[in-house]
Amino acid sequence: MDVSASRKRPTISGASRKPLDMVMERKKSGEKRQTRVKVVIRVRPPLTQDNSKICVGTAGNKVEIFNHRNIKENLQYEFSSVFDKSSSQREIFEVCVKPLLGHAIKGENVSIFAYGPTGAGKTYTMLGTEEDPGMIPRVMHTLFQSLPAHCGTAAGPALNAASDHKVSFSFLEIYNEKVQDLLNPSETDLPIREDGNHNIFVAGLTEKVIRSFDDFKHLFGPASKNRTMAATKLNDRSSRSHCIVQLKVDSRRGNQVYHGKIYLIDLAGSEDNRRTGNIGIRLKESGAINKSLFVLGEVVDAINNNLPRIPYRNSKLTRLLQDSIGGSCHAVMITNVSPEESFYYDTYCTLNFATKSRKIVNSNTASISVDRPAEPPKSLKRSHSESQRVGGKTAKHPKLSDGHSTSSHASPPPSADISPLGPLVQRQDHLERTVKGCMKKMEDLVSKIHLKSASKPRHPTSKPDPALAEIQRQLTQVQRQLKELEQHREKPAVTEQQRKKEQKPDRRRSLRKALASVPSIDSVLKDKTNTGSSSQAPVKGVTKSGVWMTEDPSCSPLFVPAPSSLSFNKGFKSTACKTSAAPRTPSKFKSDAANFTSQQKKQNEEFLTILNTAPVRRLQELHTVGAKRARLIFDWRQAHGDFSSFDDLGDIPGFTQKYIHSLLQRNFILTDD
Ligand SMILES: Nc1ncnc2c1ncn2[C@@H]1O[C@H](COP(=O)(O)OP(=O)(O)OP(=O)(O)O)[C@@H](O)[C@H]1O
Repeated sequence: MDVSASRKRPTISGASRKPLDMVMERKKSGEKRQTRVKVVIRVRPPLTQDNSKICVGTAGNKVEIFNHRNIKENLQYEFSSVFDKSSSQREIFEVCVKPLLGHAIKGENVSIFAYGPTGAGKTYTMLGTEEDPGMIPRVMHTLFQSLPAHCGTAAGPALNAASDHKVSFSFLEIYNEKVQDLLNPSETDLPIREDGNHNIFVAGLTEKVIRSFDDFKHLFGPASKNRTMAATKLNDRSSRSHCIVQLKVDSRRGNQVYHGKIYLIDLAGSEDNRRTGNIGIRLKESGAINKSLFVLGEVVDAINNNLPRIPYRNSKLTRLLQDSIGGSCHAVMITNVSPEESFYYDTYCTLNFATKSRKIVNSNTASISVDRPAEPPKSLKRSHSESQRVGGKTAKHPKLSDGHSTSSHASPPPSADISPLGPLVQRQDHLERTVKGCMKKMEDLVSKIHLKSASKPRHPTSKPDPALAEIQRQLTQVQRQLKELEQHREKPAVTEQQRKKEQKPDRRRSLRKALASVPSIDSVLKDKTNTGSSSQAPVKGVTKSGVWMTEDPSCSPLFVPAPSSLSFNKGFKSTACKTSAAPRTPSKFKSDAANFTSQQKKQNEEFLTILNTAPVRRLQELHTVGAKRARLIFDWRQAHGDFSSFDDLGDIPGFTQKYIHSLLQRNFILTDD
């Protein structure tokens, strides 16, 4: 994606515009630009008239406080900008905040956050008062003023500005390490997730599309009442939570839509509970606030020291701010300090923290969707069409023309670089690999049987085993079909796209047919068992649990379990076949093997149901899954909806084809579709 497009003046014309509900592919722009987190200081006016108690001085972009270790000396700090007690909200907005808003319209992330100890003026800075509004209302106002200008008024009257931008508003707080939806207070513990593109999002968070400043006011006022505020000894209206406004700004230019995000964050203040007088619930809140701010400090230290692991996950706050601190974002931190001597130690710590935060470098990329005129193939329904559902958890590509009253839920930004036929080709390749894998196993088993029977003295009149001959014949046939398919792939086609579109499903069908025509190795082995071969030494194979340890042929990876085990729990860990102590009786085995294909199909469907419905603790009982992978499966499901096939497992970060193969095999899944 050429990001230079995002820097040009918009060139939309009514004629060049595509229908807004076209399928779009979203990509991160290839170009990364590095910017430092901008750190500015704001010293609030003293709340008392006693000037002898003031300990903070400002001059230009420098702040001074006395050195508590040697009070004859002053400590001096330098920042991008320093705003003293006389500075206005407007000034701060114009200098620090307004210049960043254009980045959001170009599809980049922007974060504006107020940091500082309790009572230093963070909420005042972000929210302000009716007479002197803070950063949040000013951002909203400017955004709605500037959007039409940014998106091509030059294109003339044909341009419908309302449908060329979409601003979605969300409002949340992190209270006692829980994410609460302030637009929907019944949601009190929403999960924070990361998509395949490393974008952080809150799953299930309410998003409201707003079209004007008035829309914002109508939502923000009542929702603010849901914030957790309380009086402490240091602040009559102290924020007991970190409060975050999230704006998603989608702007269309030609066939591209730029997806920017703005975070406006009013952090809770660090608290010294010897001075706040907090007890009981206030003390608990304070513990959570201080902990998350402590982790924020650790994150900043880890970034500054180039540590391999940044502890973003150690608190909800840092997890959510991952983009803003060391991620992909234009960030400004307005550091609020109190001038009074009684706040000296808080001010000293805050200035030190602000100093080290200045070193953080973020790299910025734009998130851009491109219209793709072609209809998606049916099999891509999940990755494209369904992903456009609005109001569902998978609303990946919101329509820009949504009405402002529409409420939808936050969704992860889609993964990058979806080539229209890519998933189909991948599935095809995966299917072929699976077929080849199965064939290889069958060949190995057949050759082992051969070896065993060759080592046995043969009766002079005995005939070659017909079952073995049959399986060999089928194997040769499947091999031939595979070869044909491969040759077919190499042939030049009418057009590459047509070939993929038209022929892939057929190839899939013929592969499936080829697979279905191969008798199960178990049925062959079973036949051998029934024809007296049971007396022969059984074949060594992989057990149901995947352990190569038993002499029981019923423990082959292709073994079909008894109907009784086809319950919901069947896919979960079991030690049934880990030892050869309980081999299946030949008669039971035989009845199972008679309807191998439908059983296997049913089994596969059940396994898919498990993946789509089981909670984390159940998922981790699956063979080879464990707690971490169970969480990944669960998270993916939450973010993207149900798995339509086992191929979808490949979309989970860290799930390699090799691992998926082993997961399916160890859970008795023969094929993947
Ligand atoms: N620049 C300012 N001009 C005038 N009054 C201010 C300014 N900054 C802060 N104040 C006042 O100082 C008091 C504390 O401010 P505020 O509630 O914004 O602090 P805070 O940092 O958000 O505290 P907490 O972390 O406890 O929520 C309020 O009464 C507020 O009106």
